[in-house]
Amino acid sequence: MIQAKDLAKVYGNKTAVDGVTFTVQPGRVTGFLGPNGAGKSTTMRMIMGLDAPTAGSVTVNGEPYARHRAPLREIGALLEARAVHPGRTAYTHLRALAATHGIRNSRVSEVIEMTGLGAVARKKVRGFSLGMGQRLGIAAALLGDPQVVILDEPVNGLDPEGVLWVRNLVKHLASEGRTVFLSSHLMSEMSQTADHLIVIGRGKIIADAPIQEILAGEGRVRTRVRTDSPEQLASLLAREGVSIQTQERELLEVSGLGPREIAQTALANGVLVYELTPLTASLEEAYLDLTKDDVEYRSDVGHALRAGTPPPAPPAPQPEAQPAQNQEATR
Ligand SMILES: Nc1ncnc2c1ncn2[C@@H]1O[C@H](COP(=O)(O)OP(=O)(O)OP(=O)(O)O)[C@@H](O)[C@H]1O
Repeated sequence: MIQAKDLAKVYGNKTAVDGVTFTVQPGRVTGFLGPNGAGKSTTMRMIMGLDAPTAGSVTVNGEPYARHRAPLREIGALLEARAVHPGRTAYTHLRALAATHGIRNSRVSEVIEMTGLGAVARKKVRGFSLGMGQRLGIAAALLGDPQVVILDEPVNGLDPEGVLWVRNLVKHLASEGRTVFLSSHLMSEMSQTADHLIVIGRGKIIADAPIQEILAGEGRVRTRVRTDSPEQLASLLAREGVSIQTQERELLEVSGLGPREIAQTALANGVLVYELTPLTASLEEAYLDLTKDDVEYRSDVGHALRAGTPPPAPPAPQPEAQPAQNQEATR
């Protein structure tokens, strides 16, 4: 378990983490989301004792990282995949790490096999692709068979097979009762992997809830309605917090009201309704909505996507390049 209490980090006049309190529970995958510069890496570094908090505290299994006598056995982390001596092989790197904790050689071979590095284990790390470096970082994180695993952007640079492997691996680790805390900017991936989400923006916690609760959050409830009296029903439903779009003749999309409330209004006013379908927001939609006021580095395209208008040409690079697919997949 990871417990942060009023945890803060200030660099000069920049507050990177602004007094956050949260618990990462064992037995589930907890996703850590937030815009660029929100404070995710700083929080993870403080968990790992790599940065000292300016205020507050954070513990791993009840103790600050530095107090653990064999920290690799308590918590394994992938923070900066490239933090490996380039002249070492994957095997010698893992061997050296293992030696610091008296971890047996056979465990090194085990994690090499688990992470699919068998064919390149004796090659120098300087020749590794980004994906191979990620796999080596994950192997190092698992070396001590720790109860707590932290992975910062673990699927970065991995091919689809690697992404699937990470997804299955972290779910498996959680199913064994371990605490799994991972960050990613890939919403579609996070929505398939995490059970619980902690969302941070400008150093503060914006949301800390099960993923289903975040998807169904207030104002994100949407319902598709088919009726032979769309104008009449739209005017009956109109109120603050409700927005109604006419998609085609006799078809409305209502945001802010669920099927039951719409059915009650229709029934009370004798309006015929012949379809009521709850629509689930994609994690990307929910995330953009949650963080809309907390994006530090905003591009015009991101703003346009949030506003529901087409992006201007030429488009700037986006961290997540598949919004249309995500929406398809979750409706
Ligand atoms: N060593 C440092 N010195 C000064 N400022 C820092 C330092 N490390 C981080 N920051 C600042 O603190 C804020 C939080 O950074 P952090 O890297 O934790 O964000 P992040 O959520 O991990 O972002 P990203 O998604 O881009 O990786 C940023 O504004 C960053 O510029």
